[in-house]
Amino acid sequence: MSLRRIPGHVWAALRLGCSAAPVVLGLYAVLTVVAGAVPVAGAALLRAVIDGLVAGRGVLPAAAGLVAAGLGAGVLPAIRSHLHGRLLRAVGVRAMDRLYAAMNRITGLAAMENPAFRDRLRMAQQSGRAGPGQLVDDTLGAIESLILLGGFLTALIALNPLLALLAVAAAGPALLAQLRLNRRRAGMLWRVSGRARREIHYADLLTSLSAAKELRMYGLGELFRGRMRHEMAAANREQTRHDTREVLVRGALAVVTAMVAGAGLLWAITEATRGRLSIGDISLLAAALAGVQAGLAGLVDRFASTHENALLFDHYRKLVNARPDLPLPAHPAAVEPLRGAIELRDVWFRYGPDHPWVLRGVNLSIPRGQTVALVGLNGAGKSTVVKLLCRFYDPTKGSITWDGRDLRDVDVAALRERIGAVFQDYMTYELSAAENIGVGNVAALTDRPRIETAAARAGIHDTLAALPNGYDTMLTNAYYDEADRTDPTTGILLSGGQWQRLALARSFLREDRDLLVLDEPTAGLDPQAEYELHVRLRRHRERSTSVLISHRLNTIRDADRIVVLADGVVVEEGSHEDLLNRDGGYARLFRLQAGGYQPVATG
Ligand SMILES: Nc1ncnc2c1ncn2[C@@H]1O[C@H](COP(=O)(O)OP(=O)(O)OP(=O)(O)O)[C@@H](O)[C@H]1O
Repeated sequence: MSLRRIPGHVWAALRLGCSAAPVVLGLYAVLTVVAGAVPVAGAALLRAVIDGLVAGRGVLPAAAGLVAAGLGAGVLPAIRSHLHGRLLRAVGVRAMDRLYAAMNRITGLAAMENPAFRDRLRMAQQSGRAGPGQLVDDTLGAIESLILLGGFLTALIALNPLLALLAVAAAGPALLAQLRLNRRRAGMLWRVSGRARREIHYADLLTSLSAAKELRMYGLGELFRGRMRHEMAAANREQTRHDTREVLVRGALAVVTAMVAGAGLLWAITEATRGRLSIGDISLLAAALAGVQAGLAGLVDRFASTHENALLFDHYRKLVNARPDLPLPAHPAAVEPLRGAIELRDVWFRYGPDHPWVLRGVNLSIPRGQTVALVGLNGAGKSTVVKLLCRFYDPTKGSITWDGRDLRDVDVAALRERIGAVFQDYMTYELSAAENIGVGNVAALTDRPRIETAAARAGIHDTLAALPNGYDTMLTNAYYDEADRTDPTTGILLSGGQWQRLALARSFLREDRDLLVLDEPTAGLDPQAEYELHVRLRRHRERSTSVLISHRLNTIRDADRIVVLADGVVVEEGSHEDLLNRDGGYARLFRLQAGGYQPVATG
């Protein structure tokens, strides 16, 4: 990031501070200015008191001022620290809210799957919480240092201009060195971000409930612990290298500063012995020298901190200001209820320029009111077709249309409003049973009768009603209120099949939608439940348009059209009977599966 971007970042952080906590920011700014002026006033008053005492003049007003300055110096830090905390927290909340609002604008999946994006996101999460508040603090801190510096520099110039010049000149190399260190530090943080991501992944695996079974079964704990340690150690080595360089540079700079201060003091003592400086002057000179150096060091530190925070804030702002990942039409068309068909025309797709083609010219029509079943071996691209239908990605070539309108031209949220879906990797939310179903249609989140009807249709109502708190039971054992800590009924885990029924119930809240997508909706169910559910789904499908994916071919045999995908193209298409008569790949797969249910021949 170039230095020229820093003012923009600082300005953005200040605007964030103004919108998050204007009063606190205002108070903090005023106290910061006062805090910069107090030491200067204190030093000037001290000289007045000392010189007044030596000359036998009255020193009461100056002494009273000195006491007031001391009081200010004592009380101000505590008040400022309180305001600082409040500012940081308020800005953090606002900044994170904006970050997640920006995440919600990312409507596709490609960005989320991109490791560089995920690294940036993690750094934005880290820097977004405290970074903007820190930038505001740095800016105000720099103003404080400027006031301090301005006051003491004026005094120092009056006493010894050469010394003032020397003190200021010594700050130049410090600033340059600090800038270099910051750049290196930001580079180092970016370099280790991949390691940090992997470390967190291994740490998650070692502690997550979902991974616990396999980890124990396959004895993977030590393997992942070793890998986590390796990533941490490698990141630490980078960090230590950087810290060592920082210590050396800062040490060298401290020596230069001390030499300037020593020279100043020597000069002052010499001048005093010759009677050319008063005792008050010496006290002011010592304070001014220390003040100028502290002011300059403060400025360098604040600038360094601003630079560092701006470098991290850069990730945050890039994400917050990122354009939506899926191109948005200037005037998105409304998505009308489906009247004709959804069509895939010569759709080519790959997950990235370096990835192999998954679809290589797929042509497919999904007419209104029909059920189209997608069949194919693992990796044939069935789920990919479904993801394209929901516009999680755009086709690399070709088009998908909804009643003739390209999906790229419609409002993506409106499109998804018209689709109900159960995905292969459905979610298990750490929410109550009712909410786990209700999230299928946010408008029905609190509509208990609808939720219970959907649950009954998915065959899970009795199970949920019998839970300790019925539909209000939390479906996790890791999520509880402090008050529930001792309540053994808090948090329940469901079985895999029960979760799948819940996911189905979730989709049933969207039954009125135009397109129902079911990607392996019954893979985890027992045979009886699977049979019952398919009968229900069949009844439902008679009224709607559906795309169904299932490896259990008996569950899709009554689909209006079965489409077989292989090598990224449609290789067979027709009704179950058509395809059996054709005696191709589908017929072979079907017979293979059906054979598994035949009695084994004996003798
Ligand atoms: N997010 C992704 N990024 C990169 N490649 C992917 C991604 N998702 C799927 N693929 C690849 O695309 C190909 C098709 O995957 P897809 O999930 O569509 O297959 P499928 O037919 O649904 O398989 P299955 O029957 O195993 O569910 C696979 O080779 C897979 O590796």
